[in-house]
Amino acid sequence: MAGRFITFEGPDGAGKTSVLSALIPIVEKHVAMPVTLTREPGGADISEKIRTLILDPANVAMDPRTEALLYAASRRQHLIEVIDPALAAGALVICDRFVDSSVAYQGGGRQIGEEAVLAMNHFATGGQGPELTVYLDIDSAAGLARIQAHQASRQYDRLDRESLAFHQRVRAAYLKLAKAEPARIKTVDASQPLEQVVAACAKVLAAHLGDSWQ
Ligand SMILES: Nc1ncnc2c1ncn2[C@@H]1O[C@H](COP(=O)(O)OP(=O)(O)OP(=O)(O)O)[C@@H](O)[C@H]1O
Ligand SMILES: Cc1cn([C@H]2C[C@H](O)[C@@H](COP(=O)(O)O)O2)c(=O)[nH]c1=O
Repeated sequence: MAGRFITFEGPDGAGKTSVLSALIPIVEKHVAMPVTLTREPGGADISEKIRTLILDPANVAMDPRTEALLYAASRRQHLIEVIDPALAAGALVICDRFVDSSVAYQGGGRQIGEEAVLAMNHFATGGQGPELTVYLDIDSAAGLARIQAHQASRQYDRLDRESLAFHQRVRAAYLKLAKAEPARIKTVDASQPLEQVVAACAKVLAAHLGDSWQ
């Protein structure tokens, strides 16, 4: 049985974690198939260990290409161990970040180049990717202000600590991707109150899933 593969993307502070925790129960009410929520980097034991290594604020010496390779390695393991088996079992897989994050953060933010990052990730995924991506868009300064305001109650990782200019390049790369692939990437304004963002995301999923959303 073939499953469905949908991803959520956005700059830091866009609210993916908050949105997905409110959205998943709604999705579960409307779709008949099992729903698997997972995330990158992480989602599988080895991938979570790579996540810890990448995001550790002590690892300031990490080279941009080392970082890109580690994200891709984490992704490969996650795909083989979690995403592919769930899709084969007929699940709706909702993944918090996938290749678009590498294109935006390592390609744009770290300035490795979007094409180079895509090629490297093609090796990791064999070209496999989501049928739909919900991109939560927020102004970089507003996203950073959100995460800085809640530093005490959440992990404040090595990527969160990057400069405003870095986060602006990340957002610019996301907007470029969304413009290049309008059929796959649907943009939602993440600066709205949380309930409105969740409702807008549910509407995007319902429109995409058609008869599978009852
Ligand atoms: N629509 C919203 N309006 C105001 N604050 C929000 C909204 N969505 C999320 N927040 C707040 O912003 C902060 C970051 O949210 P959240 O952790 O969900 O973002 P994120 O983009 O998933 O970040 P990360 O992926 O790093 O966890 C949290 O403190 C959350 O309460
Ligand atoms: C998958 C992926 C993620 N990142 C960055 C984006 C965030 O700053 C962190 C962790 O993600 P979370 O949403 O805060 O859990 O990692 C990246 O730079 N490249 C990637 O491929």
